[in-house]
Amino acid sequence: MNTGDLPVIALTTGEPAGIGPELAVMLACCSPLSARVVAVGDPALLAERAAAIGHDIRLHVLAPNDTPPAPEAGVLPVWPVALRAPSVPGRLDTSNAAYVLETLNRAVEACRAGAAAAMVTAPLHKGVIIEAGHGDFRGHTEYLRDACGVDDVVMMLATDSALHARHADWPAGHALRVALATTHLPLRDVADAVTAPRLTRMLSILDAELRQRFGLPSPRILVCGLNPHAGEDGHLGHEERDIIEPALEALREQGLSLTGPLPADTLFTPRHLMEADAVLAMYHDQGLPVLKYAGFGRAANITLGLPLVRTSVDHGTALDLAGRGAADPGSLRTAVALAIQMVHGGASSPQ
Ligand SMILES: NC(=O)c1ccc[n+]([C@@H]2O[C@H](COP(=O)([O-])OP(=O)(O)OC[C@H]3O[C@@H](n4cnc5c(N)ncnc54)[C@H](O)[C@@H]3O)[C@@H](O)[C@H]2O)c1
Ligand SMILES: N[C@H](C(=O)O)[C@H](O)COP(=O)(O)O
Repeated sequence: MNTGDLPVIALTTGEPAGIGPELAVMLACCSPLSARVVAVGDPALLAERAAAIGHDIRLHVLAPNDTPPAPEAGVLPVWPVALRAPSVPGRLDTSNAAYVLETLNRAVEACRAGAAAAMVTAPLHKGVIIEAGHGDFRGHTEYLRDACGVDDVVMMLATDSALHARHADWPAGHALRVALATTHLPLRDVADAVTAPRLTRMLSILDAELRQRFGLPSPRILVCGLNPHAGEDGHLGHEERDIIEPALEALREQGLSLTGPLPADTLFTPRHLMEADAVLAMYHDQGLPVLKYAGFGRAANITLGLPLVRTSVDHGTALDLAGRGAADPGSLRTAVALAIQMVHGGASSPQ
C-alpha cells in the first residue's frame, strides 16, 4: 500500500497534566504503525514533554485541512489546539478542561468530515472536567455518544490476543472482550439501570458491531448475572429471573447467540471465556478488573455504536507518572493497532 493511502488516525492527547502527551511522543518514536497518526493537542506542550522525557522528536504542525504526511519514526504531525493555561505534570487545572474537550471535538469533526478514518483517545481526567463546570460529564464514551447524536453506545475493552498464549488451551488469536451494560454509574444506581430495554439495546449494538467491525459472522456472547450466583434462583436477587432472562430469551428468538445469565465469578474462567467472543458484564467493576488483570497495558477500550471508529487506552491519566517517561505506551499502541483493524473492517483482535 502507498503510504499516502494509509488511514489517518486523530490521536487526542488527553489531560495535559497526565501521561497522554508523553505517550503520544513515545508512540511517534516507535517503529511506525500502518497509519498516519496525527496528535490533536498543543504543540508546545508536546515539545516540552518530549524534552522532559528525553525524546528527540520533530513536530510537524499542520493546518486544519493539511493532509498528514507518511509515517516516519521520530516525527509527530499535530493538529494544533491551544492550552488554556500552562500545564505542570501531575497538577490538574480546571482551566484546561475546555482544552481537553476541544481536542475531542476536533477529532470528532475530523472523522465526520472524512479527514480522519478513526480517533484514538489518550486518557482524560473526569473529575477535573466535572469540577470545571461540566457537571454531566462522565467520560469519553458518554461524551462521544452525545457529540455524535446517538442514543446508545457500548463500552467494550479487548485484550491483545497474543497475551493469552500462556494458557495452554487458549485458542490462538482469541482476544478477551468485555462489554458493559452500564458504564460510569455509582454502584448504588446500577441495579435500577439494569432494565430489559437497556439490555436489549446494549446486546443489539454489541452483536451488530462484533459482526460489522470485528468480522465475526455469528458472535457468541456470555452475559453475567447482576447478583451473587446469578440470583440463586431468586433467593439472592430477582433481576436475573425477572429482567435479564426474559430480555435474553427475546433476543435469542431474533437469532443472537447468548448464554446466561451466568454467575459472574465462574463465567470469568478460561473454560467459558475461550468458547465466547465477548462477555457482557452488568457494571464497570464487575467486568473491567478481570480484563485489566488479564491484559493491563496490552488492551484497548472501544466505543461501539458510534458513527465513527473510536478506541482508547486501558488506563487513566497516571498523574503519579506524568512527565517522567516512566509510563508504558503499550496500551496506546494496542489502541491504534485496533483502530486500524477496525477501519479495515475486520478486527478479530488487536495485534
Ligand atoms: N481512557 C481514559 O480516558 C481513562 C481510563 C481510565 C481512567 N481514566 C481516568 O484517569 C484518572 C485516574 O484514574 P485511576 O487513578 O483510577 O487510574 P490510572 O490508570 O490513571 O492509574 C492506576 C495505576 O496504574 C498506573 N498506570 C496507569 N497507566 C499506566 C501506564 N501507561 N504505564 C504504567 N503505569 C500506568 C498508575 O501509575 C497507577 O498506579 C481518573 O480521572 C479516571 O477516571 C481515564
Ligand atoms: N472505564 C474506562 C476504564 O476504566 O478504562 C475509563 O474510565 C475510560 O472511559 P472513557 O473511555 O469513557 O473515558
